Amino acid sequence: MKIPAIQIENLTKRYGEGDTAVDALKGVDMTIWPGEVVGLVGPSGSGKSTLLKCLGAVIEPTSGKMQLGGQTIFDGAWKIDDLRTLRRDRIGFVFQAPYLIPFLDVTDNIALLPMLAGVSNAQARIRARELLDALDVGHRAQAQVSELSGGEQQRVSIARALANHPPIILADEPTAPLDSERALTVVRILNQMAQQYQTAIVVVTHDEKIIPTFKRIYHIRDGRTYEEAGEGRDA
Ligand SMILES: Nc1ncnc2c1ncn2[C@@H]1O[C@H](COP(=O)(O)OP(=O)(O)OP(=O)(O)O)[C@@H](O)[C@H]1O
Repeated sequence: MKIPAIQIENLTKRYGEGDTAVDALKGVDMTIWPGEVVGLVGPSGSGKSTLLKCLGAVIEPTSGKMQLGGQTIFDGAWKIDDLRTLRRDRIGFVFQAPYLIPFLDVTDNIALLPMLAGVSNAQARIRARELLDALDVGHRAQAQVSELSGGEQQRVSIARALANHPPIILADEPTAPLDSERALTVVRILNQMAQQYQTAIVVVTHDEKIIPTFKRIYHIRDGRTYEEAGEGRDA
């Protein structure tokens, strides 16, 4: 039986208490399968960042259930003691800005995470080089971050997100600073990586250029999600 990479049931998140409480998530359901790239789209203040932060175990939901790869990680309370290790080994993050470390070269920016997870330095660098090749930036492996273009930096940040082969990648507006062509390239890469590594990727976006590329879209409005089949056009 196939196991969803992400399964969320009736998830809620309330910030604050009493009169000033904000119900940012009001009962979200979501199922995402390995190898899928799913869009999460909604207006400002609809709850996108809150949902992504709950999924990434960055903030604690108020109620509901979350499973990653069949393992319950939240069910009214965290079911896992070590959330840092969970984030490091099982969830990759891609942000709007690449946030690469300027004093490490491109290879070490990627190798750092597997090293922290206990992989030997040599193996971690081999893995980094493989990912850079897969993302078509192998020729920049020894470059300094400041020497890369914006599109190249974003590819390196995707390689970093994949470095521990996480089953899940959470991408928050990953194409916002890029022009159309580079934005579509990033989406094509995310789709290839999802297929190749059977990673489930959630992409929060406002970007009209990339929304038509998703096969499945969750719309979020006022803390509730609605699923829609996307157009799934080739990027
Ligand atoms: N730390 C917080 N404390 C209190 N309220 C918060 C907090 N973070 C978010 N909110 C509120 O929760 C609701 C959802 O916010 P969230 O940031 O998840 O929306 P969003 O869809 O990501 O918005 P944007 O596209 O503008 O980033 C909003 O009403 C917001 O004001």
